[in-house]
Amino acid sequence: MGKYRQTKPVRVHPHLFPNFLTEDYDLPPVYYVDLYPLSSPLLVIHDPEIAQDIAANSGMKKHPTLKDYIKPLGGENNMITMEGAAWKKWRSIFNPGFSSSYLMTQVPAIVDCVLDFASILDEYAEKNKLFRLEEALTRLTIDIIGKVIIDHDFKSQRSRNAFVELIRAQIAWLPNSQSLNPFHIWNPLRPIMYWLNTRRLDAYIGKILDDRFSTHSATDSKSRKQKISIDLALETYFKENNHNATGPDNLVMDAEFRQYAIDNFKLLIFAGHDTTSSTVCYAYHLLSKSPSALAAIRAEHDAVFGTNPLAAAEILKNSPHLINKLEYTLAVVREVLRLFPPASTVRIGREGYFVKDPVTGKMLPTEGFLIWVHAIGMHRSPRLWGPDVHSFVPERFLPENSSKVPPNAWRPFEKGPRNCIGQELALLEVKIILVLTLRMFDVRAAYGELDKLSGDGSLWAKDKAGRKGVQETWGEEAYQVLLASAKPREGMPARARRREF
Ligand code: HEM
Repeated sequence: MGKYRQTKPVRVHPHLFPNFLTEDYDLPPVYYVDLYPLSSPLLVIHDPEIAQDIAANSGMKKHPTLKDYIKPLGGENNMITMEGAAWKKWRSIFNPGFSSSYLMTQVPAIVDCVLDFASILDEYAEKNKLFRLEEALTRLTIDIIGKVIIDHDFKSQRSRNAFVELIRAQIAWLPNSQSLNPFHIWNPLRPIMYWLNTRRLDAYIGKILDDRFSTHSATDSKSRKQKISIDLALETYFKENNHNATGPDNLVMDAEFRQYAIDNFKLLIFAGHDTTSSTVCYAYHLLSKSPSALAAIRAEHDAVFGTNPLAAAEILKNSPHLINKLEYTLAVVREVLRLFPPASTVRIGREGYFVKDPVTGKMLPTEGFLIWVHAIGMHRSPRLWGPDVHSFVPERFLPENSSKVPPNAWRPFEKGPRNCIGQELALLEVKIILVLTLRMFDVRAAYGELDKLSGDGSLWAKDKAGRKGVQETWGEEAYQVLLASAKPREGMPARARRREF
């Protein structure tokens, strides 16, 4: 580890360390790492078939470190860290709210949010303003998730919203890429800030839930066709309490159900924006560095939506299914997620579950280990993807090349029963954002101008130590850092320029 303090960026995301170790020491596709006292002993999984068995069949629970990490954002009872019957119940409540058919009904609302974002980009282009792309996209993706799951307009793109400021503040307190420094981890203010922010976040979501509850109980829920998550939760509550929704309206929501619902909505809002915004940052960035891919994706948008980019929003609202025709765009997003997956899964090994080392054939015990199904290790393995593994090649994911994609090696959303509930929504959002902006603007990272943003008041501006020393991984200056999920360093300073069309 000491060696990497010198040769890698000091704030690089810890999920890149197994990649560095594998490259430097030619390690096998499964190996143990003892990081005492920093973490539990690890078993790193870089073998897609073993990864698949763990995710789909092993019944391994999420590791407790994940619970501690997510709690400030999703409370005690959230879908990412819940287990057993409670997880099953909440997953099945929300599943219909993430189905393709429901998501298609949400395209017009998503388009409206993206049009706001495009108008902001336009202002930035007009003023030639340097800005942090991650901040702008976070506000966009929070606005979208608010509409899609709780029918709430955070309006955070153009004004300050209390909830969004609180969630950003809470994220800033999480252990992050600085946390190898013990003074950072043991900051005595952290638990106090977690507690305070949690109370405020709960109050904000609790009010939305209570308002919906009071109007919902007076309406016949069966007549509601839309499967919006907040109504799905309330309908479950009414059913559990034998309330027929047209009967007496003196029902008071049980405190335990209310807290579970609040925790899950907080979690969905967090998980529903944080990873998606980073993905869009990297999509702009990688496309800006690949003129052929950028030309190909723009040509596809012209072919599907016509050559006037200003007309695309209306066309999309009227014919949302056109989004499914964007084969190349989908390939771009999948390649972006291969190179820059924002998350992965950590499980707790269990008695009686062994992993067969594919090299030696030895059976390796898992009990007592943190099992890291390490997505980025598989995504950037030359053994699996070939010598151009670190290059941006969207064509890998075109249907005609599907037989060359190594099975189970692409897992940004994880797989099996605990896979990402929001993956279709994420892909839909990213595609809509690209369709409505790529032909209007050139957006590029501007790391060379980073110093000009040092006083911008964002949560990125505070950590000056991260700007010293080596500033790239695999030749990429927009390397990932840990801030809740994996995000582009410094929130990706960027500039937008209007295009002629
Ligand atoms: C590019 C965007 C996204 C990526 C890369 C991503 C990735 C992931 C990954 C890797 C997991 C598994 C986590 C684990 O095993 O601990 C996960 C789970 C989850 N994600 Fe996403 N996610 C994305 C977008 C979304 C969106 C838009 C939502 C919508 C609210 C969402 C909600 C969730 C939830 C609720 C879970 C837990 C599912 C369960 O355990 O049943 N994610 N995601």
